[in-house]
Amino acid sequence: MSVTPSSAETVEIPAVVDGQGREAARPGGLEALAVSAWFGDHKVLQQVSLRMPAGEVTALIGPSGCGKSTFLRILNRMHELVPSATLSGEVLLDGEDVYAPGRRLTDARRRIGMVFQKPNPFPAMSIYDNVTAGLKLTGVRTGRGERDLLVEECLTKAGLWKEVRDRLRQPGGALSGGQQQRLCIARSLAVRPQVLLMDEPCSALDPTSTRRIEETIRELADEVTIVIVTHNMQQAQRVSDRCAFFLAAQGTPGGIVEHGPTGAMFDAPQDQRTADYVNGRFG
Ligand SMILES: Nc1ncnc2c1ncn2[C@@H]1O[C@H](COP(=O)(O)OP(=O)(O)OP(=O)(O)O)[C@@H](O)[C@H]1O
Repeated sequence: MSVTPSSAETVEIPAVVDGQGREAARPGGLEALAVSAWFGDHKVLQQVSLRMPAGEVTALIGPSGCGKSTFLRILNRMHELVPSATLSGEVLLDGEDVYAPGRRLTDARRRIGMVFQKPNPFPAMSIYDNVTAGLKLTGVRTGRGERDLLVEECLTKAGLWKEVRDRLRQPGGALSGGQQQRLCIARSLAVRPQVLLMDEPCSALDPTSTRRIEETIRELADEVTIVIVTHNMQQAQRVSDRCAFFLAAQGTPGGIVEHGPTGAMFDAPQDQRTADYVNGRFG
């Protein structure tokens, strides 16, 4: 289903004002309520509830296979791309269920963008066209001047503009891995998402590129709600405001053991399993 230009162009989200004219909660808050997930009859998530506040970075941490990526993909309706995949529960974006009947799939995916583990720009497409690729897919029509401004804005926000402004017509595939990942971030930003999901975005990158992406994440957090899966505990501490620790005991579906402000999760975890995990005693 395509988004009509008229609906997709209303991408600027005005400040929410309550009945007394005061500015209300920031838009972009995401909340999962009692989310369970299955692949066929294999249940992989059990009743996961988590608030991911607007304007903050939430890190999902936990050992391999406990359902972090599945949970992330449920947040923007990518889970349903797997034929055998099912789920129950609710995902609320600004209080509205993204799975509600009548809600368009493309609307959820535009408002909740995703950056993957391996940078996936269109390799033969120019840097410029990579950034604007999402606009075409969502049916947004813009003029050339508007597109030029958008490309500069998104590449600047992704921390890539200065490195590529003189070679916007070169292919995206010619960039380094770290630059390609920042190009993918710029591409995600072009459709003005309220939330950006990042699934181990630095795991394929060298330490310098990783730090550059981490800076970008912190800079973006002011305007986009970010949810990031990471196996790197130092990274979780550097970039996130809040953490959720996922765990799946042998043969059981994954769930959240503990969540809260990142400082507290690392310095004073409530659950011994969290303490053991964040201190590298397992996982
Ligand atoms: N497409 C799929 N089909 C069937 N089972 C799947 C699929 N994707 C994931 N799973 C299963 O769901 C469970 C959770 O996997 P998931 O990738 O969400 O965990 P994770 O915590 O993100 O792991 P990792 O940290 O290794 O990426 C695992 O048992 C996995 O084998």
